[in-house]
Amino acid sequence: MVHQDPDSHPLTPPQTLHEIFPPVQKSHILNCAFASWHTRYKSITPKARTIPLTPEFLAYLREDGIILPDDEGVSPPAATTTADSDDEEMSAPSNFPPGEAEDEEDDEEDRARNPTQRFPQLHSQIKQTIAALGGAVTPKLNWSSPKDALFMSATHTLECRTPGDIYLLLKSSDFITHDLEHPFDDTDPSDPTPASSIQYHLVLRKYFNMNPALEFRTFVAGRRILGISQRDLNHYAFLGELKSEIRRLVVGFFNESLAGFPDGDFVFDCYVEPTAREGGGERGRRVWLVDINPFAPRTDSALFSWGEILRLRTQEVEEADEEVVEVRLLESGDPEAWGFGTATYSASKLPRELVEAGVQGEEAVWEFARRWKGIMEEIERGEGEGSET
Ligand SMILES: Nc1ncnc2c1ncn2[C@@H]1O[C@H](COP(=O)(O)OP(=O)(O)OP(=O)(O)O)[C@@H](O)[C@H]1O
Repeated sequence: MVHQDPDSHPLTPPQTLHEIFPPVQKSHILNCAFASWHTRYKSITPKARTIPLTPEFLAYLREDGIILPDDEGVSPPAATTTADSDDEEMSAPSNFPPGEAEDEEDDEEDRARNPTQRFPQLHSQIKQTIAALGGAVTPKLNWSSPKDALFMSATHTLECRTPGDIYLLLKSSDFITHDLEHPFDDTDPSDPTPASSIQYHLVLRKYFNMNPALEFRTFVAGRRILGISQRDLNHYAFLGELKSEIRRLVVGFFNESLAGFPDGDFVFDCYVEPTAREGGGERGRRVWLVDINPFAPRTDSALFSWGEILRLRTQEVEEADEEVVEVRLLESGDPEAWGFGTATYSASKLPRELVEAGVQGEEAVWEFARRWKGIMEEIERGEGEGSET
């Protein structure tokens, strides 16, 4: 390393991830909203419905406090859509049925007691959609699921069986608040698209037991896969043997189904079925699209760091060669001993380096987390790895 005289060569200030990231266009954020891509990729996505949200429901989500529906007190109006229109986006319900209450004071009280008085048709539509999807769903808004609110759920999962289950999770989640209040954070400021132009949807996905070991996050840039990462932060011994099969399946899935996504750079999550079955095609095991995320700093970089991904992005490759695509797995360790990896709340996971360093205990984890930002910045500047001896 060449040491410069600080007087004659002022030090370059450390660059943050946001400074080294290519500008994110608002159109990219919009393309990654579930309802934007779901129409195109319905056949490769587990069964889901998107319900356009009304201003009244969005106001309810934004309000402080959690008042849940008293279903006994709600008489849902007749359905406005066919509940089994599997692939159809549902039409937005109107705010109130004709003949709404005349006494404004009573009305106010009713609304305070039972928020669904403000969106009875939407409430009813949500109920019907849960039933149409088999009685158990997992919710999300345009980009995020309320994974940070699992502590509010009786089952500690994202499984919801009633509209009240859904409202409780959505209203308790900072990730949902982020979708509502900061959708265009870190995007190109010169792009004038206003956040107010966003149509919000409630996404209800038919709930099924996913094996978290088989969820993978894939980073794509310039329509080329840069890397594939295990998404859940637990060590699964059996994955090691499956590494090349995972690579083959995910690369094949991308080439066949996703290479035409409107943006060249994006991040997708997929689920590899545990066993081969009929309908899995030539590849045997079926691969499902779970989510498409922005190629942006706020997207979790899983077992990679964004610094690494950005470096891979600029590397020249002769031609797309699936053998060079790294599948990164958590190779060692005992999840029981770490005590923080969970199957359904991957946002609670910590950097791979921390896991491999065996940091345990809440205080030690937080201490490490406080120092993590600095470590990341070093790695991104290329100093962290280079300084290792
Ligand atoms: N249909 C489903 N049934 C059961 N669980 C599901 C289903 N779809 C997704 N999940 C679980 O919910 C998790 C979160 O889903 P999703 O990736 O859509 O949320 P997200 O908030 O966008 O996550 P991230 O912020 O990490 O991108 C998935 O990792 C998966 O474990």
